[in-house]
Amino acid sequence: MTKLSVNINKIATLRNARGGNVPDVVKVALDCESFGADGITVHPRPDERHIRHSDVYDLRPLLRTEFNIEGYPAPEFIDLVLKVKPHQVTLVPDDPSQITSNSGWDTKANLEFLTEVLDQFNSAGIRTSVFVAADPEMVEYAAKAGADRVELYTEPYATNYPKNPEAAIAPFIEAAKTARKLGIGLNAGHDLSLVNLNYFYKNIPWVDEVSIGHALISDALYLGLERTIQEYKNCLRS
Ligand SMILES: CC(=O)[C@@H](O)[C@H](O)COP(=O)(O)O
Ligand SMILES: NCC(=O)COP(=O)(O)O
Repeated sequence: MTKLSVNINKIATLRNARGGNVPDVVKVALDCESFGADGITVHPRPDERHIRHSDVYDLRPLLRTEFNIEGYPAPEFIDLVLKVKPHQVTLVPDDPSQITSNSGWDTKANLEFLTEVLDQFNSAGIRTSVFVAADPEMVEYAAKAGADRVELYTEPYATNYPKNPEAAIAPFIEAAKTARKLGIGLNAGHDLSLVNLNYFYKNIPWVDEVSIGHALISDALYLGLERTIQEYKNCLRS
């Protein structure tokens, strides 16, 4: 079964717009779980423009599903993750000024750094995932560094899907086959949506988890959160 992890960054963006606690990030996360989400993803950025470190501490004891924390492994991030001990940490190569994630790691060039960081999380019993482009070599070096999983950066798939679905998915199938051959797990995320998710799943049904935020929360404005989560779950069936 492919798990749906709901990324709640955008709920925190809305909350932060007014400085109060509406919407309540923890309540929304718990409601996502009740509505069928298999996990919750957050990406605390250094400027705390959406998810704050305090949100991460508040969420941890209350979540009943898998908690995935994404981010660049700066010392503060490593410290937060080691204290909170989520089910999974996903390493993303973002610099602090980025609007959103826009590339995967060069796992070959950063092999030593990633190996050291992953070792800390692996030793703490936290499942590790490394955000990579759909490139078999990047998947291979993530495995060499000690990652339990890779997360394929799906923005190029989402962009190219409307023009040519077969061409858009082709490199992702190759990268996903490499992960399977190496015996590591497979996640995917960024710009997945109700438009492109089912085709991704049908072509790569062994994907362990998709994490989805921007499109899902936007769809919820029209459909409501419960129905939206159910529709995304429906896309993860053949
Ligand atoms: C790694 C990834 O693709 C997502 O975490 C994405 O970066 C969402 O982050 P923002 O919500 O800050 O855009
Ligand atoms: N890892 C990807 C994620 O958590 C959500 O990305 P997006 O759906 O907000 O683009």
